[in-house]
Amino acid sequence: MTASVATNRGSAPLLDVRGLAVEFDVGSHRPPLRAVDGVDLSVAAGETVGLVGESGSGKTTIGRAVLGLVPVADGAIDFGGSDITHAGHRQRRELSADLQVVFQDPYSSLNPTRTIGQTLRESLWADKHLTPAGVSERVRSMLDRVGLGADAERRYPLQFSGGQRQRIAIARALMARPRLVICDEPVSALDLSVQAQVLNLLRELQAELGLGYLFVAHDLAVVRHLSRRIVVLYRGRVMEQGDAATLFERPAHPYTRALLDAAPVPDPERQRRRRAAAVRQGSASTVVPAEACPFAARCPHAIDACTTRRPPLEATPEGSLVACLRWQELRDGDA
Ligand SMILES: Nc1ncnc2c1ncn2[C@@H]1O[C@H](COP(=O)(O)OP(=O)(O)OP(=O)(O)O)[C@@H](O)[C@H]1O
Repeated sequence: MTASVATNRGSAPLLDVRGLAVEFDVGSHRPPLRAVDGVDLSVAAGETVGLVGESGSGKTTIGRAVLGLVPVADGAIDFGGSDITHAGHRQRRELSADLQVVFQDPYSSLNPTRTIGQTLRESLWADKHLTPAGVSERVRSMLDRVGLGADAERRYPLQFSGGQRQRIAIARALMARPRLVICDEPVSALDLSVQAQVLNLLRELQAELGLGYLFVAHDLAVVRHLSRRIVVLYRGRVMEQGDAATLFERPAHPYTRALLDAAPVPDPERQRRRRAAAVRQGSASTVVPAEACPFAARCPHAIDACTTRRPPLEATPEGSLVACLRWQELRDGDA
């Protein structure tokens, strides 16, 4: 059973990514690095899709491709029914109200020289219908909604903690009432107790506003907390994707199992070392042959075929999609 594409069930997707490939130049004497290689994924209105994988797996690059921040080498990206794969400046400006992002680092993502009020107002630049009073009302209600008082408007980013800054970044992303927010590790720079508050806020806002989230994270526990569906990436390719509960209870890919075995990693220092090691392991110097499983070199179950055949995404009886030549044997306990 080979699945052609991996999509959400039901309604037409808000974001539809097909066969996405992104390449980076890594020097004149080396082939380009294929950071994202043939990825299919979709996000429906009001849905959260989690994108997980260790450092260097291409999660951020997928988000950046959707936002038009890196060129697409191959494949297509549709948003709200329009092809935005190679959207120009004008189409991007029109999209900016509907498609927003919350970055990982609340310390660098806010301009330190602008008050919070100025930052929030700026994100409404494209809305020509709002009166000045309407803008002020939107700023006040958004600050209130993310749990900050009205006095926050006159203050500067430096006067806030990391968690508060991430609330401000969320408020900024939601000011123009987007339909999809790319959340790129939005809580990984925060203390554990603050992480839970910010995640709850994201969940409440989603329920109220019907937002779709493409939620990028290392931490599977964080993704599970929020996502209905999860896409597992390794070296730019989808290893497995499916409904969150199935993926956690019956992971079909050896890489997904390895990720689950490694989680959770509550110690931030250990997490940092692990990420650094993963970056080294997945560095641009090791090119994955197109006709191989990228995980073969690390997989305890790899056979010769794994180094010469690209595993297709196949549907499991539970409805997940898995790219492993041996998933069925492994599940049946034959390996
Ligand atoms: N601008 C760039 N130029 C060259 N290589 C890049 C560039 N951006 C990303 N890469 C490479 O592309 C691959 C995927 O990177 P990406 O940041 O998307 O991974 P990630 O899964 O988001 O990792 P992390 O969790 O550490 O952010 C990595 O090998 C990275 O080194």
